[in-house]
Amino acid sequence: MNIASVRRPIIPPAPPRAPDDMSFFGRLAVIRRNMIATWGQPAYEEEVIKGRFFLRNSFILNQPDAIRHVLLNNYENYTRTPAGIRMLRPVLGDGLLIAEGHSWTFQRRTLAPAFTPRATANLVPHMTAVLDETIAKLDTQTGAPVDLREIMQRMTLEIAGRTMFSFGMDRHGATLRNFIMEYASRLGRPYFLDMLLPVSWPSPMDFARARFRKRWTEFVAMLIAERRAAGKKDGAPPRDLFDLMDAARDPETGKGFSDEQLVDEVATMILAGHETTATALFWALYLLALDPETQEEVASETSGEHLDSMADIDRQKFTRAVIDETMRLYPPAFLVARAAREKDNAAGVEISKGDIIMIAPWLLHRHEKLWDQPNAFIPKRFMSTEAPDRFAYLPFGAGPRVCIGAPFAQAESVLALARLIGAFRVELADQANPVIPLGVVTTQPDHSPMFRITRR
Ligand code: HEM
Repeated sequence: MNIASVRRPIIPPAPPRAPDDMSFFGRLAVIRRNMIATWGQPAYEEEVIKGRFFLRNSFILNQPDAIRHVLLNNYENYTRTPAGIRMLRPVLGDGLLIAEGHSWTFQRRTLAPAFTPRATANLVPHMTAVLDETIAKLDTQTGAPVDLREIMQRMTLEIAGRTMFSFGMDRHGATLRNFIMEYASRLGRPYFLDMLLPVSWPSPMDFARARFRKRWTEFVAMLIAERRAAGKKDGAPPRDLFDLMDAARDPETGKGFSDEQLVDEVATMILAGHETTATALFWALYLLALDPETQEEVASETSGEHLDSMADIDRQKFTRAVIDETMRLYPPAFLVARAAREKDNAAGVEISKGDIIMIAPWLLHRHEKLWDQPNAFIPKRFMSTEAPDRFAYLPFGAGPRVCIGAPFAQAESVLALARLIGAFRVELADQANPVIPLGVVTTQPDHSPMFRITRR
């Protein structure tokens, strides 16, 4: 794709490429800190990279046809990886993200109506209410250094809480974030035996994960009980995601979710949704602070707009392009991994049973054969009539297991960015210390930089 640009685009920071001679143990040490730093230059140039890791073959696929085969044409042959299941099951249980086979089909078709763009449009008032409050709070912090990453995390959690339960997270938000931090800092990271043992053999860390799971599910069940109680008291509660999920019935069998399943679905939606969206918004604000001209273009697009409905959000074409380009350069889900059930041929790539397939949006989105100026921040590339190949741009995955929350996340992030940049000019308080992305569960910044905001 060729992009005509009048000025030189910025090249935002990225980890250095791994040296060709990185040893097995060197890689193992780096994986826990930053998976992105284990990928060397060939991973940004080659279509397929075959390797061996923990007694299994692994493939990095950068070839859109092969990716289409794995994620779409023969998706049933590919499951979540044993390490992925081990790490996610304690927090997500058997919810939609982890489920496989009939259980997944039942959950996906039962939940689908609650996540359509139309259903999402009904949730926009919850989002705008949280944004009004966030902007009012930020108004008291203009001029002083602010940690916009933390503010984005709190804001997206608040939006997740209100859209899910119609109540604020003022009482439970801190506990919820403590659960997440506790899990992400230790139990959610891969250890040597996690990668080596089959899922049916507990690793030493699995015992601590099981204890965590008990406390976590009790907490989510308590949130659900509070929501049910509030629903009964009010008589007519406002429509929220919980309402939709509780009433959801499988269109084929008429079956709904059991109480235990509902706990897993609620946990999945809150966790899968809020940290990823906060990450996308953080990187968008960081990029706009590095690129004031682009920031002004976002501000001028939003000027005079009310921005409180889906139709208003849909009109923000440039802001949407900034979000799309942010998720190209810093895809919150930097890796989508699968294990092959049976042998297969993916557009010429011979795959054996048990092989690990890595489709890394981080690599794919910066691949030198797929993108013009792959490392530069050029939002307008997403406004060109020449759309990128569907299987070369995968911030939300693709195929039947594509992110169910994508319309929600897109609406929320475009709305939030437009409202925040419409209200404030955003700069970095410390220009000297570049923020380096770390691939650990999501594409996190290595530190939270301080920003300075001024009212427009
Ligand atoms: C910017 C924000 C988001 C990003 C980048 C993102 C990314 C992704 C990706 C890449 C996948 C596919 C994973 C795979 O194929 O292995 C996925 C799946 C999923 N996402 Fe998101 N997501 C975001 C927001 C959300 C939100 C807001 C929700 C819920 C409200 C959500 C819920 C889910 C669920 C339940 C799945 C599993 C779907 C299935 O397996 O059928 N995500 N997401």
